[in-house]
Amino acid sequence: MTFLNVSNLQKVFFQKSSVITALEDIDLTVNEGEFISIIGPSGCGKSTLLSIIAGLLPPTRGTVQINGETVDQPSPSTGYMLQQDYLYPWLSIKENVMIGLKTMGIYNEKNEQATLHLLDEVGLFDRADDYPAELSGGMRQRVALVRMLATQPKLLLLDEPFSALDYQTKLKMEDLVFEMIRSRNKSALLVTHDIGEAIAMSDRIYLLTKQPAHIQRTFVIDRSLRESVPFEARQHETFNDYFQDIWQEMEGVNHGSGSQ
Ligand SMILES: Nc1ncnc2c1ncn2[C@@H]1O[C@H](COP(=O)(O)OP(=O)(O)OP(=O)(O)O)[C@@H](O)[C@H]1O
Repeated sequence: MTFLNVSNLQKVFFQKSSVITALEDIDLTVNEGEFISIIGPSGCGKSTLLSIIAGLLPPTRGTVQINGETVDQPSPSTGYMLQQDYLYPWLSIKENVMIGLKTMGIYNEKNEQATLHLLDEVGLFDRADDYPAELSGGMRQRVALVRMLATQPKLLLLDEPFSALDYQTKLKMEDLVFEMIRSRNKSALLVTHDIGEAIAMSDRIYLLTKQPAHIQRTFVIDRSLRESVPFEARQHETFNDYFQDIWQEMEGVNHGSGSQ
């Protein structure tokens, strides 16, 4: 069942001396429980697309619907995770992960316990009273993950959440995020520059063109890669074929396999 439906989306930024058409004719869907990635050249409009889907930015034309409802403002059914963790430095880890519940007026004993359980799942329960500055970058992103999941959003928007991490931490975070999302049957939309990450984590990948961005090609990743965590998917026999196919498409050579 289609959970997110983006239709005929266009975004134009009108500036004093110029007009930038960032997105043009974007149509995409995310089904319930699907993990979708968006890749494309730097500056093509990936973050802009996510901001529109999050209801943070209005489209110039077209619609975004979540569960059939048009998105025109931030919705509790959408969670956001970014490259920077944006934790409040003056709040403890426990206070940081509870902030969404408090803002939404759903902070109660049950939700607090569920959130502490999430903190335990990511291995940070014993750091609940620490402050962000006392944690490593990877730990802080795990806190950001818990904060996002605490309010139980159905759609997770992930804007390069691993790109500031060292390579080993990034691979571990990919597995953790993937498992936590899959076990809860959430839908997710990941923006990444990392082709390998997109293949290892996704059911489908949308490749955007350079500006004005439209969808150049959609790659469907075989279900057999989804049966394992991203780290193992990277060692799957078809992984390199997907990588070559996407790479060549990005370089402008269309080999025509593995796409819709
Ligand atoms: N608020 C804004 N006002 C004017 N132009 C903007 C605004 N936000 C984004 N843009 C422009 O829209 C285009 C797309 O930007 P966006 O950040 O969405 O790209 P991106 O694909 O996420 O980039 P990157 O891969 O480098 O993170 C760029 O040309 C950018 O300068």
